[in-house]
Amino acid sequence: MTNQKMTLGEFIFDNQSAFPYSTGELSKLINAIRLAAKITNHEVNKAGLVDILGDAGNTNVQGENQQKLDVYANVKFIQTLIQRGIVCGIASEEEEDFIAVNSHDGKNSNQYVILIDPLDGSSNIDVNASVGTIFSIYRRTSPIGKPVELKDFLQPGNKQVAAGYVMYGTSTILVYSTGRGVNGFTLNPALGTFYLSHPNLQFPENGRIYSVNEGNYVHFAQGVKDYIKYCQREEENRPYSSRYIGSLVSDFHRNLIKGGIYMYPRIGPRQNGKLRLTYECNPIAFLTEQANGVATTGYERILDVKPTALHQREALFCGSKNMVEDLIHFVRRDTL
Ligand SMILES: O=P(O)(O)OC[C@H]1O[C@](O)(COP(=O)(O)O)[C@@H](O)[C@@H]1O
Ligand SMILES: [Mg+2]
Ligand SMILES: [Mg+2]
Repeated sequence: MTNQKMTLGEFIFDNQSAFPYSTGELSKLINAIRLAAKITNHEVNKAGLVDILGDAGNTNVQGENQQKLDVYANVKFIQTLIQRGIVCGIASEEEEDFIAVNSHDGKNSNQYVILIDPLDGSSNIDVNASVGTIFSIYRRTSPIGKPVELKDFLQPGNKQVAAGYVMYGTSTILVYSTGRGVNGFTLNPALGTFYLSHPNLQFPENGRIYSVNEGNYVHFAQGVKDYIKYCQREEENRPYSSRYIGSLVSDFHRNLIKGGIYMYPRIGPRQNGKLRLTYECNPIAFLTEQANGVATTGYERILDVKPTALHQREALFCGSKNMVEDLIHFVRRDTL
C-alpha cells in the first residue's frame, strides 16, 4: 500500500516546480516542519510514560498555564527552524514577542516568516485526547538584508503563502496548502515517513455536525444562539449532531472530512472570542477557503481582518459553505 502512495518529500519536490520563481526556500521550510512534527509526535505518543504531562509551572502571554507539552513542542519547532536557518522570523503562541532569525550567511537573506501554535488543544493533553500544531507562513514585507520587523507578522491572512496543521490523533496527519488545494499526509510510524493519504481535501458544501463549546451559550450573541437553536430543530435534515473535542485542529479536521461547522464566537460584548487571529484563525481560514469552505468572524472574511497585535483574539466560524452562510444569515439578522 505505502509504496504506491507518494511521500510528503516527493510531493514537496514535485510541487516546487509549480512555482516558476521558486528558490526552494518554501520547500525547505515545509521539510523542517515535517521534521519538527515527527520529533513532537514522538514525545506526544509517549506522554503517559515520561514526565511530560501537566503544568510546566509558567504562565504564557495569554495568561494561560503552560503545559509541559506546550513548552516542549515550542522549543522543538523553534530549534528545528533556527538550526535550518530557513526563516527570517518566528512568532509563537508561547512567546511574548517574535524571534528574529538571521540566515546562516549572516545577511538576513531569508524571505519567509512563520507563526506557530506549537501545541493546540492543550486542555486535552492530560486526558489523552487528540491535539495538534498549527502553522502559518508569509513572505516578509520588510527589506531582505535587514532584520525582520513586527509588520512582517501582522499581514492579513489573505497574504499567507502557506498554512497547515499537524494532528496527533489515532494516527498523525500533516495537512497543508500552498494556495493550490489542501492535501493530507499520514505518518507511517514504522518508517517515519508521511504518505499522501488525503489528496485534494474538500469541505462538503453541506454537513450535519456543529462544533461549539455550548457551556458558553449564555454569553453568545442572539444571532449565534438562534443559529444553534436552528441546528437543534427537528426539521429537514436536522437536528445536526453536536461534536466538540476541544482542540481546534481536531474539530476542524473532522468537519473537513465529514462536513460541518466549527464555531468559537465572541463571549459577551467585550471578549473577542478565545482563538488567536494570527496563528489559529488565519491558517485555519486559509485551509478552509482552499478546501471550498467559508471562514468568517460573522461579519467579515477572516482572511481580510487586518491584525494589529501578535496575540489578538478573533471570533471564528468556519466549515461547510452552506452551513456557514446560514450562520452569517442569523448573525447579520440579529444586527438589523
Ligand atoms: O475549552 P474551550 O474554551 O472550549 O476552548 C477550546 C479551544 O481552545 C483551544 O484549545 C485553544 O488552543 P490552545 O490549546 O493552543 O491554547 C482550541 O484548540 C480549542 O478549540
Ligand atoms: Mg490553539
Ligand atoms: Mg497552543
